[in-house]
Amino acid sequence: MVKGSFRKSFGYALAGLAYALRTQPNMRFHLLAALVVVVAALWLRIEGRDFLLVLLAITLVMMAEMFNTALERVVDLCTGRYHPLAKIAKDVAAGAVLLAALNSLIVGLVVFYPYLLVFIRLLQSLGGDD
Ligand SMILES: Nc1ncnc2c1ncn2[C@@H]1O[C@H](COP(=O)(O)OP(=O)(O)OP(=O)(O)O)[C@@H](O)[C@H]1O
Repeated sequence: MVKGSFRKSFGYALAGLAYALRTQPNMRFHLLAALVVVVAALWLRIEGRDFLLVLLAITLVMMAEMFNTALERVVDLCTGRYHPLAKIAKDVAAGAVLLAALNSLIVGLVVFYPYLLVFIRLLQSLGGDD
């Protein structure tokens, strides 16, 4: 009984994730970017704590995007018309996504900065060989 309801809840959660990925281009972009970053992090063998920070930043962005989508749907359910409160609710939710995205950008720059520096120096040394 408990097992069955857990399975159902898990199914609903997966359906929500699938809906967000199917209908939100931003969510697909976040997923693609996350895959690229995780592969780069594994390839560069970044430190465990840095890897956790990267995973946390990715999760925050995706969660914010999903809450934003959920809120948009609820607002649309409540009012099909223009309403200043609907605008505030949607704009605030969009602002949360922006904050999470900025955080992930900062985390990415801090964690990958040493590798970016090596890469830039490598490009410079290749460019200066003429
Ligand atoms: N009912 C409404 N009343 C007032 N302003 C709204 C309303 N619906 C949307 N807006 C304004 O339009 C912006 C975009 O809303 P919209 O729901 O189209 O979001 P979206 O990011 O394009 O999402 P999606 O494409 O997933 O529906 C909101 O941030 C808000 O400023």
